[in-house]
Amino acid sequence: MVRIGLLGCGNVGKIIATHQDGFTVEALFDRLPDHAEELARICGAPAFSDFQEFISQDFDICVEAASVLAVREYAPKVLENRKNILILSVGALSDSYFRKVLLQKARDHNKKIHIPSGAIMGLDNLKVGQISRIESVLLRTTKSPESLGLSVSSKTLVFRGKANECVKQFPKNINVSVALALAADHDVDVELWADPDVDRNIHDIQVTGEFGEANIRIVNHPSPDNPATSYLAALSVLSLLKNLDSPLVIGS
Ligand SMILES: NC(=O)C1=CN([C@@H]2O[C@H](COP(=O)(O)OP(=O)(O)OC[C@H]3O[C@@H](n4cnc5c(N)ncnc54)[C@H](O)[C@@H]3O)[C@@H](O)[C@H]2O)C=CC1
Ligand SMILES: O=C([O-])CC(=O)C(=O)O
Repeated sequence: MVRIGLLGCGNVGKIIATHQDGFTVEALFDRLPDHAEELARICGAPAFSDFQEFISQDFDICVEAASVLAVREYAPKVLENRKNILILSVGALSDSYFRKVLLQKARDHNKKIHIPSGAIMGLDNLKVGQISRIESVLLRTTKSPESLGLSVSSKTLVFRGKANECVKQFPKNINVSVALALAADHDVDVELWADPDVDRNIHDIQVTGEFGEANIRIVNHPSPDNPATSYLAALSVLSLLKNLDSPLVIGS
C-alpha cells in the first residue's frame, strides 16, 4: 500500500484525505496549522507544523496540493529527504531553471516527480510531442470571474499569451497550461476568459501536429470548497495514487 504525506490541507487535500483508496495518509502539513489539524481530526493522520518533522515521517510520496510558492520552497527539500513527490501546482515548473534543478535532484536521489493530469484530459497522448512534431497547442480556459478573483459584468478576455506568462498572473487558475507545455514539450498559447454566465471551469484544448489534430473540451464541475479548482483535479490525484502500485499501466 502506498503511503503518502500531504503538503497542503485545503480543498484538494481534504478530498484526498477522505478518499483513501489504494493509499494511506501518514502525515499532514499546511502553513495554516488549523487546516492540517482539521484533516487530522477527519482522517486520523498526525498534523505537523514543522516541515522537517513532517518530511521525516515514514511515507513514500509527498503529495503537494498547496501552491506554486509551496512547490518552490519545499519540493527540493522533499527530494533531498529521499521522497517522491506529486506536484499539483505544476505552474512552479514553468521556471526552466527551477525545473532543471528539481529534475537533477530527482535524478541524484533516484526519486520521481509525478505530474497528475489535473483538471484536463488528453495529457497522456500529448507526450507524443516529445518524439514527433507538434505545430501548435492552444488552451482556451473559461471560468467565473469569482474564481479568477475578478469582477466583470460580461464575458471578458483577461489574458492572451504564453502559458509561462499566464501562470505568473494567475498562479491558482492555469496550472493546466504548464502541464500541457511539459507533456507536449511545446509552447502553449493561452486564452483566459472570465464569464459571469458560467458556473463550470471549461478547458478547450486544440492541438495540431504530425499526428493530425485534436480538439478536447472538458467542462468541469468546481470542487466543493474552492470553485477555482475543478473536482477533476482532485480525482486525478486519487486515480494516480491508486494506480502507482498496479501491475497494469494504462496510457502512454
Ligand atoms: N494541476 C492542475 O490541474 C490543478 C492544480 N491546482 C492547484 O492545486 C493546488 C491546491 O488546490 P486547492 O486545494 O483547491 O487550494 P486551496 O487553496 O483550497 O488549498 C491550499 C492549501 O495549501 C495551503 N498552502 C498554501 N501555500 C502553502 C505553503 N507555502 N506552505 C504550506 N501550505 C500552503 C493553504 O493554507 C491551503 O490549506 C493549488 O495550487 C491549485 O492552483 C488546482 C486545480 C487544477
Ligand atoms: O481546476 C481547474 O480547472 C484548472 C486550474 O485551476 C489550474 O489549472 O490551476
